[in-house]
Formats: sequence, structure tokens, C-alpha cells
Amino acid sequence: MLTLTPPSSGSLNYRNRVRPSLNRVIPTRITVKCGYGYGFESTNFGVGGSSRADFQSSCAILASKVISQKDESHAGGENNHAGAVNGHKTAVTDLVHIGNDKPLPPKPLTITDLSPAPMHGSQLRVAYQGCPGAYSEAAAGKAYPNSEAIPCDQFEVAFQSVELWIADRAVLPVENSLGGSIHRNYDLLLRHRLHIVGEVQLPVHHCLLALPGIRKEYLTRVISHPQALAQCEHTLTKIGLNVAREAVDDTAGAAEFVATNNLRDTAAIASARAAELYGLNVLADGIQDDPNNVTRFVMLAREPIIPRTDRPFKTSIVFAHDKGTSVLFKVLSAFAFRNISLTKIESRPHRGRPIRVVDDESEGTAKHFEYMFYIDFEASMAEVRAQNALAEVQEFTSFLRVLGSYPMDMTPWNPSSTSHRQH
Ligand SMILES: O=C(O)C(=O)Cc1ccccc1
Repeated sequence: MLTLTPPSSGSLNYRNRVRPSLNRVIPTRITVKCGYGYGFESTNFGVGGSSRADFQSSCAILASKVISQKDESHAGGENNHAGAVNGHKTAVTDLVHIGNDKPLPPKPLTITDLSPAPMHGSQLRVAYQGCPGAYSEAAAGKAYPNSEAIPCDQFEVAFQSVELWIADRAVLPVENSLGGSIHRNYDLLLRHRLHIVGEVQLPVHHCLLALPGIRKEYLTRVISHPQALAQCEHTLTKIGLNVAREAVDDTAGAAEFVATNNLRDTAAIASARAAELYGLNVLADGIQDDPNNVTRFVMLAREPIIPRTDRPFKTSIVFAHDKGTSVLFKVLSAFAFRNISLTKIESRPHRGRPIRVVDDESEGTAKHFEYMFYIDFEASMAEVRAQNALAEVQEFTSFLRVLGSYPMDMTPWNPSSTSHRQH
């Protein structure tokens, strides 16, 4: 389990443990002991900087990295017969020099360079918050089918694991069709320097889990992630479960807690996979109030991907403004005039500057809340209309950051089953 502890040590502990009762190997969440001295002040977010320039330079850095990695391969690594470019095996013929030590000109980027595979030559490692069986783990599997999912005990830790190269990607739930935005996670996006490189929408099908032999009538408590409790509230009442609700960090963690503590009076709301992993019975399934319950996750990486125009892309930005009237209206117009659809707009209190005091000699003083605005729009940063829209937005804002420009999840809509079953 990856956890945060005060600076000093520096050890990493990632192991598999066997649960004797379940006779199954479940990866333990990893624990990393390191400092957590991030500069969280808004000045560290690049206030006043040109995010378009930032974005473009990031892309250039990525492209030049690919090329320099090729050069490193030229220099001859551990293997004289084949080199690796971004983790992809390269045939020896690509690496020979022509003539007088003249290196080959750099090869054009290919599709595999756009989302670089890990340099360690193994599976992509994807960090998520929660225990095995959590929905975030399923989202990691949907986004990166052959990846190794790394459970972390907090989101902060999942972010750190990518920053410290323990993982290659982090998966973060950002909004739900019933509960709306997961605000804390938007704050995390701003506090860290990771880039959104993809999104997945996951139909979430909740089950009510209890120890074998336990019936609904024995229960005095239901535990789960707050989002899961909220998404099942009406159904729980409808099936007569008017018992205490308790929030825990993740759904699968709730299932594990019931199993390991042999709790006969407590049920967990979690996935069917969690029931299997922790040896629990499914008392009722499909208990989400909305059968079309979907959670959107974003994937984060240290480097941005190079935006393209040959498939639908989405771009996520965050901005703040100091003063001026109708700023939000002007920002929205920058997109509307260019026919760019917005898929999301969200405001969050500005942590660095939560309050603004306005003086008026005749009226006195007033306090206003200050906000950060998050917008997702349907265009790629490779499109001129998106670049122009952002150039305009920048004129009205004191801070602007592109969180990422990434392929939209276009998987066909496949809603979960429409009825819940009780057992
Ligand atoms: O707790 C989990 O399993 C998560 O991945 C977070 C979550 C909770 C409820 C719905 C979707 C994601």
C-alpha cells in the first residue's frame, strides 16, 4: 500500500500477500515513505505563464525525448543487438550508423511514440486509489488492458507514485452521472503537475455484500465509499435497509473490512469482483439508483501526449481571473464563436486566494469568493480553432493551464442491467 509518511526514511514496500482464509493472492497496497513537500501555492501552477506555450513546449520535449532516446540507443546500451525506443524493441538495422560516424536522421514519430510505453520494458504500471476490486482498478484495466494495477491508499499517493516513477500512469475518478463532480480530485489535478492523457467512462454496477450466511435482517450498518453510498441511497431504503451508513475510503476496502473483521452485522457496497476476491456473498446486485450509473475517470502521466486531429479529442483546462466584468461570459464566447462544444464546466474555491475584498467608498466593503474554473471542451489542441480559443481565453484570465488534450472515450454505450436482484 502506498502511503504518505513524514520525510526521513525513503523506503518502498510493495509485496504480494496471501490471505490464508481466501487462499488467493491479492496485491497489497504499496507503501512509500518519503517527503510530501509540494509547493501547493498558486504561483507554482504557472500563473501568468503561457499555457499554450507550456503545452507546445511539453510536446516538443516529448518529441525530442524520443529522438534523444534513440541517440542513447546508438551509443550502445546493455544490449548490442537491439535497442529500445520508449520501451519498444528496435531492430538492430535501425541503429547502425551510415558512413563516417554519421548518425541516421531521426525517424518520424509513430503511433507508439504518442503514448510512450514504460522504459523498464515491462507492463505499464497504473496506480489507483483503493484495494483490488475497486472500480478504479476496473477503469485502469479498461484504459490499459494488459497493465499492472497498483493499489494506493490515497489519491495523493497515486499521484506521487507517478511523480516518483513507481508507476507510469494514475487513474482518477472525476465525475459521476448521479453524484456529479468529485471535487477533491479536481483540486488534486491542480496541485500536481501531471497531465491528463486519456479518459474512460465506466458503467458502475453496485452490489450489496455480506459474509456467507448473513441475511439482510441481521444488518445494522452499510459501509462504502461516499459516492457509492450516495448512488444507492434510494434503493437501500426501498429494500428496507434503513440502517446506519458509514463512509470509508473505497468500495473494495469496505468489502475487505467486512471479510477480515468477520463482521456479521455489516454489509459493504462494492463490485461483484470484490465479493469474489474477499469471499463475500452478493445479497443484492444492481443496487445503484440509476441503472445508467457511469463514472468518468481520467488517466494521468508525467508527460502529455501529442494531440491529434484524426479522432475525437477532448481538452481540459483550468483558469482563474483577477478582475473585470463578464469574464466567464467572454471565456464561453471564445468557444461558442468557434463552434467548440463544452462538455463540462465546474468552479472550485480558489485555494490560494479564496476571498477578495471589494471597497466602495459609499457602500463600504464586500467580500467575494474567488474561484478556479474547470472546462472540458470537444476539440484537440492540435486544431487551430482550439489554439485560437485558448489564446483569447488567456487575454481575460490571470491564470490558465491546459490539464491535457486526449482522445475521447468513444466506446459504445452499454448501460448496466436495469433491475436489481436480491438474494
Ligand atoms: O471506491 C472505489 O471503488 C472507487 O474506485 C471510487 C468509486 C466509488 C464509487 C463509484 C465509482 C468510483
